[in-house]
This record gives sequence, structure tokens and C-alpha cells, in this order.
Amino acid sequence: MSGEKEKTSAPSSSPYVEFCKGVNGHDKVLLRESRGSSAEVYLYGAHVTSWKNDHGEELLFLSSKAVFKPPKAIRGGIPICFPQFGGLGTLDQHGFARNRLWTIDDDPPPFPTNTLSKAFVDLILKPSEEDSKNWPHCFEYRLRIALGPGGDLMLTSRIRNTNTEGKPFSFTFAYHTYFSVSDTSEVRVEGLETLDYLDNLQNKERFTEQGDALTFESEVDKIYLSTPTKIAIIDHEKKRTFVVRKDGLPDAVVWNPWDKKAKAMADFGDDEYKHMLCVEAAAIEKPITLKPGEEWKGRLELSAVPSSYCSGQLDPQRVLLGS
Ligand SMILES: O=P(O)(O)OC[C@H]1O[C@@H](O)[C@H](O)[C@@H](O)[C@@H]1O
Repeated sequence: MSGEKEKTSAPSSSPYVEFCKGVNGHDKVLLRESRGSSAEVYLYGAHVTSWKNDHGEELLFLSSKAVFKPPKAIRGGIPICFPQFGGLGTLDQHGFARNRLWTIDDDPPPFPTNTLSKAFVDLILKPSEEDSKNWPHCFEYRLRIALGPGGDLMLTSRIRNTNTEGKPFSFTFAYHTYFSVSDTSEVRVEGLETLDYLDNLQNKERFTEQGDALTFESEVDKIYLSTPTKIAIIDHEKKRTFVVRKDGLPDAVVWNPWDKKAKAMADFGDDEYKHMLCVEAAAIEKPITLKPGEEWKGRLELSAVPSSYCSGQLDPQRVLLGS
């Protein structure tokens, strides 16, 4: 509009994207969609800590004991596990991306897909000197976090090998999503039944999931292999179904620490395991290998849809096919 001074300071806020301070003065980005849904992203870890629907209801679990202080990763939301999932390598558990300070990517390369979203932020991570000592590879990790007009949350990771000496590198990866649920014992996960999994509680031994949808009554820590691109988490008490859509991420981790492990974690409330479930879109069994100049893309799309589930009346195919 004429007469209005254009803001020159970067980054500049808009009705859709606001740059502000969060817990302990950490930089935070608020994404808002016109119908009322929102998300919060900390630059520390490129960590999504909140995702709310257009009624303002929180959809992600964030521990009341979460520590917003480096080098600890934030407990809850969506930590990024890169370049290593879990203890599968020489790095610290889940790699270093979740406890590094990311920066705003002001000039991201164009996105091939056309999104209608105006509420998005582009972040970038490049290795520090210390990272290069522990993991001697050059990379650029670009992450776009976007809220769709209907409130869907979309995370797109683009990781490029920028080694100049012709060296390839391999990594494992996960979007470690903590979903907020009314009661973990009442939740069902559909889309993983009959698949093979590695059980982290039994030395990563391989088993095949039997029977029906997954339900939970004790600690679970499983890596499901070659999973479908859609997984549903059905919370009948809340009458809500989360649909996880993923691309480039063949595996899916399901984790809940249950009571004993919950008590052993300093940044997790003793009873909080009753209200959370991690379903993590991942690439673990077959590490991703990139030659110099190559780029990998891994995309996660989360939606929360109202569901009127009554036990025994649900056709899993209908949830997964979205009809
Ligand atoms: O405490 P962290 O490092 O955030 O990890 C939490 C859990 O993350 C899960 O992804 C792993 O499968 C579990 O084994 C692990 O305990």
C-alpha cells in the first residue's frame, strides 16, 4: 500500500508468520493459518513444539518438564533425528540436529510442489566445526515447516551432500513426533498390522506384528519396516484421528516409555506416558546414502480429522483411504 514503509529488517513478521521469543528467550516462529490453526517452531533443533487445530486444541504432546536449554533436546513436539537414529552409530543418541541452533533460510531453492500455504518457514542447518569432527561430512539440511489452509502440518526435509572431495555419506533419520492423546491405553494405531518390526526392547530382534490394529498396555519401542505411506492413530475418547502421511521414509517407530522409564526420565512427568504416543516417520533399516551433489527429500504430513469411532465399527481401510 502506498505511503506504507516497507520493513527492511530480516526476518520480518506477517499475519501468517511471526518471529518472537519463547521459553528462556529462545527464538521461536509462530505460524498461523487464517482459519485459526497454528504451530510453533523453535530455531533450537528446528523443533516444532506446538500444533493446534482451528479450535485452539493442542495436538502435540510437550512435557511439562521439558528443558529448553542446550544441549538437552526439547522433550515432546517433533524432534528431528539426524544424522543418526537412536544409538545406531558413533554419535550421541538421535544425532545432533535436534540440539543445534538452526537459522532462517532466506533464500531456499524453489520447491517443486506448489503449496497454497502462506504460513511457512524455511530453516537451514550446516555442520559446525565440532560436528565435522564427529561426523566428517559437509551437508546442507533445509527444512520447510508449513501449515496448510486446512490446518495440516507439513515438514519437508531436503538434505544435500556438499562434500567437495567426492565422498559419499550415509545417515538414518526420523521425525520423532509426540502425539497428544486422551488415554494411551484407549488408542489404536492402524496401518502397521502384519508388518515386520525390530524390537528395541529385545536387542532389535525381528518379529512380525500379529493380528489387528496396535493397542498399548505396556512399554513399546518398535521400528516397523517398509510401512505404508499412511498410518492412522485413532483416539476414540477425543473423537479424533491423526493421519500420518510420509514420503521417502519407509520405516515407522512406535514408542511409549510407560511407567518405569517415565520415572527414570528427568524431563518427563511420571504420569505423562498416559497421554502421549510417538509415531515416527523414519528411514532406519536402510540408511540413506548421498553422493556429492545429491539431495534426499523426506516429507511428513500430519492431519487431525474428527472421527466418531465406536469399537468394532471401524473399517481400517476406510480410515487409511480417507473415505
Ligand atoms: O530420550 P530420547 O533420546 O529423546 O529418546 C527417546 C526414545 O526415542 C525413540 O525413538 C527410541 O526408539 C527410544 O529407544 C528412545 O528411548
